[in-house]
Amino acid sequence: MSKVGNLVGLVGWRGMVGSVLMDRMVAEGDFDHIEPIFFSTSNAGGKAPAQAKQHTQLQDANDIAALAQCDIVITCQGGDYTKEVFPKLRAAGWQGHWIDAASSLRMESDAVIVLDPVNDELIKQSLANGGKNWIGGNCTNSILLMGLGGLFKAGLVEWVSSMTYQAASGGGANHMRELLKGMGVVHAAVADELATPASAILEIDRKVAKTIREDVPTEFFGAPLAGGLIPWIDVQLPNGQSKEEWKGQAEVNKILGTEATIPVDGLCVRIGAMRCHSLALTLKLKKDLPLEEIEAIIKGGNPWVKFVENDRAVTVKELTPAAITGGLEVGVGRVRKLNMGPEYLSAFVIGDQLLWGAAEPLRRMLRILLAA
Ligand SMILES: NC(=O)C1=CN([C@@H]2O[C@H](COP(=O)(O)OP(=O)(O)OC[C@H]3O[C@@H](n4cnc5c(N)ncnc54)[C@H](OP(=O)(O)O)[C@@H]3O)[C@@H](O)[C@H]2O)C=CC1
Ligand SMILES: N[C@@H](CC(=O)OP(=O)(O)O)C(=O)O
Repeated sequence: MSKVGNLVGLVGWRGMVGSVLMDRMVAEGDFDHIEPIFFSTSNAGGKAPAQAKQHTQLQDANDIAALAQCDIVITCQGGDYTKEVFPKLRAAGWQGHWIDAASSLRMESDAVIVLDPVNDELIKQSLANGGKNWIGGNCTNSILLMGLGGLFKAGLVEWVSSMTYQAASGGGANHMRELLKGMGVVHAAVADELATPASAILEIDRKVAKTIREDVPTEFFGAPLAGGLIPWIDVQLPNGQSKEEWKGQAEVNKILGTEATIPVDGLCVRIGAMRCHSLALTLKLKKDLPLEEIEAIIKGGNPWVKFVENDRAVTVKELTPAAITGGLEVGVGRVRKLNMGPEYLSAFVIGDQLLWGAAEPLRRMLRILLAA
């Protein structure tokens, strides 16, 4: 019998990340193991979703006493909510488990960044030591480690240069909508010319460039994304990194529980993909190993690694957002030795950032707690 009770409060369940979480929980039968209480910041008293059993009304997500009855709270409501509610809940003496998608608590010393296919041991150790705060990692870092965790766990990585291609969904639902609206605006500007095969491509290009500069909506991204890219994600730090870039080294090392910091750095770029984040990586390995051995270590990292051989035809079919989106497989390909020397390796890693990047580690942490 589980030592952790099964009364589980769900906050943020109807948002974008929360909806993906709910779908995955239904698919994996998680609701068969819990008594859910659904919370809302906007509709307390309303009807809870169909998965509710005894607690069929939505409870107020800002009601500390209501939250405090839960053995476990899972929140996808966002960082502002966490900052507001979590300290009050703990101050009220709540001893339950807090599972959170937001970044606010990630670097706290009493929090574990959860990605159990990679850091199961760290999670179990912390649980045995009374840990109660379990935070999902940044999507880019979780995808990197789901793809190349094998190499990290084998202690082979000296450093990583990580150049990212991050999807619109990382910004939220409004950002995805803005990308699609922008695509529509660009197409509409030259729809007539496109319908006429004889029309001059440079004239089409001139119109497209003007449309991107002047008419593509920029309310949420702050710059046109459709037909382009934005080489900055999140706020600027004094050292010239973006906060997204800073998270690379900080979170990867915390997830792995490294004693000596593995340097991780690079540039984070927003591109016009919907929900797949990709990373083009240069790794310096600690030793020169045969490529076949490296590939075997990557493949053995976890059951979700989809290793794609470094072949053009397979790569363009299998290692793309079109192939990966909506699934739990994390694609790893373009693995080859670089001209810089035999310890230098390239790799391209791609994953659905709403699944392993957000929702999946949370529901798996729930199951770990229920099984504890
Ligand atoms: N987007 C991402 O890629 C990632 C996000 N995260 C974290 O998850 C948090 C939530 O992100 P995300 O799911 O994108 O946020 P959303 O904006 O989609 O949802 C957050 C909350 O907004 C409220 N809301 C208001 N209007 C609507 C509406 N029309 N439809 C649905 N919900 C609505 C809901 O709260 P209520 O029901 O109480 O009204 C909901 O729980 C982020 O702040 C971040 O901390 C973590 C990893 C990745
Ligand atoms: N910042 C990420 C998404 C995200 O929510 O990250 P975090 O969980 O670290 O706040 C992106 O824009 O792609």
